[in-house]
Amino acid sequence: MKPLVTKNEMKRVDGYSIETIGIPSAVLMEKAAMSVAEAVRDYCLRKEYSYPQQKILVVCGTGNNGGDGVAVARILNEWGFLASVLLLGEETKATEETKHQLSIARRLEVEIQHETDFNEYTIIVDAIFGIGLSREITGNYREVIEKINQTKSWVCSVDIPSGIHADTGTVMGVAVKADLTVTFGIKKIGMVLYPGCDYANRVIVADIGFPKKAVESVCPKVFYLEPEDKKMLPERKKDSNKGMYGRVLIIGGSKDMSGACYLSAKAAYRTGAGLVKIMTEETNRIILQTQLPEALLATYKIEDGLDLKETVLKELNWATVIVIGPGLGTKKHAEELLKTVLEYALVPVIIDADAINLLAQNQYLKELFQSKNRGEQFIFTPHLKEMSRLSGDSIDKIKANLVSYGMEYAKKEKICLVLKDARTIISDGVVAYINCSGNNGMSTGGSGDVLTGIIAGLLAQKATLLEAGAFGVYLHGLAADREILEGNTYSLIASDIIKGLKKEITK
Ligand SMILES: NC(=O)C1=CN([C@@H]2O[C@H](COP(=O)(O)OP(=O)(O)OC[C@H]3O[C@@H](n4cnc5c(N)ncnc54)[C@H](OP(=O)(O)O)[C@@H]3O)[C@@H](O)[C@H]2O)[C@@H](O)CC1
Ligand SMILES: [K+]
Repeated sequence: MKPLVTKNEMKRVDGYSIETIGIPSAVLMEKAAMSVAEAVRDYCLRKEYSYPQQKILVVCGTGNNGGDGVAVARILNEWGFLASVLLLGEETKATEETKHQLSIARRLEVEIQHETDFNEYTIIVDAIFGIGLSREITGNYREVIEKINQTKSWVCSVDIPSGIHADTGTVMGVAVKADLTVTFGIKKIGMVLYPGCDYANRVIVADIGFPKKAVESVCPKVFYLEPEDKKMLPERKKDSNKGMYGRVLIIGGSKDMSGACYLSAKAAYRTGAGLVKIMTEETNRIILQTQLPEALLATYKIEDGLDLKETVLKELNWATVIVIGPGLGTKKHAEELLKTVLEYALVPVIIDADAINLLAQNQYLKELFQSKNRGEQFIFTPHLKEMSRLSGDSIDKIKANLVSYGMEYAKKEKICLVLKDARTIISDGVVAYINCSGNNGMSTGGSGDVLTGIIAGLLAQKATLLEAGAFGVYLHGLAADREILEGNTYSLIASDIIKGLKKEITK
């Protein structure tokens, strides 16, 4: 698990390292520049370029990002490359560190230009703006970034692609499209969210010597998971029985909609749940028994009227985890089922799909939920449209600041929120995870039902709500990545993701 920071948090890490610990700013800058120069050299070595023939342009602003860039040009020259600086903005307004770098570079006769023909360079290093970007980019800066993007050069961004908002990943008017981004110390939130992560492309996190204490001093609240976090998988004892791995009840599936609860149930089993029972309409019995004989069934007939309460209560008492929503529909009986769950469930509950829509539509269900929820019991799994229905906010507003929106909503409603998007946000209102696994093949029917089943399977094995949400989403993405053949994301279907689980669930 690794932290992600906002630009203010990163500035505080910088400040703490320099002022409290006493590491000179110039030392950090030198190490930062060295890590970028090494990345450029590695690229040249991979391409088998001979040094003097390659012209490298380092485009620098007047902030410290530009200072890093000037040092990169100087180091590359020392290594035998032909690297020159294109300096943008007024030198008199440059930071002290950048002025210092410019004077060193001049003494070593590094070429410093104020305009150039961008097509002359095989490699461009982008050191225009880093975390100090504070507004939309206009004028000459904008023209230069557009020209960089029009070249065929290989582009390496210093710290973050110039123009990407470090907190939200949005493009501030225009942004550099990098082939590689070398970022310092910690990834910034904006470079893992879309569109920022597309602009950053491949990312190297360079250790430039920020002490652990400096990072801890800002108490990061946003994280991402990595393959080593597979250790979050719940323990499975050698001496075990199915009773130890929980009982998942999935309430879902209406007439002609048995697929959703089938996928959830199968995914819960494949994640390790002990027993899975599907509560659904009688018309789904044959198909579910044929497709997934491992699942237990509790069926009802709609014509039984709305008097399902006793049946539901019996099943609620049996379950250690409840899922409500996959393929449920939003008819009157579905409303009754959700009402009973909200009123009587005492174990973790995942509110998914149509159950979210029902909550969004019915003020009395919302109020019932709020009156019953004491925290630590509910996971909501909306995609952006469902989130918008639920909260009444526009998708644009939600997307504008996905992480803080998700955190605030989770905090306000005292839930664990799994806000599904290309970068899913998982939050309990205190911390948030941004999921970085998965691929665009997952935008396919049933993918969300599989995720719900995985999260339920983890809850059944006693993961906390936040662990089940964050790790479940991560595992879901890894499983989907496993099933992509030679980059073909078109053909991925939801049941492939379940297949991928079998391969990814390894310690
Ligand atoms: N010692 C350290 O701290 C270390 C820092 N490091 C490096 O420093 C970077 C942060 O440096 P930074 O804080 O100086 O900000 P930076 O990103 O260079 O830009 C600020 C300049 O841009 C300007 N500006 C902003 N927006 C603009 C716009 N839209 N259009 C036009 N101008 C705009 C802004 O002008 P102003 O807003 O003041 O008018 C100001 O002049 C960080 O990313 C890392 O690379 C590393 O070396 C490690 C050690
Ligand atoms: K940059």
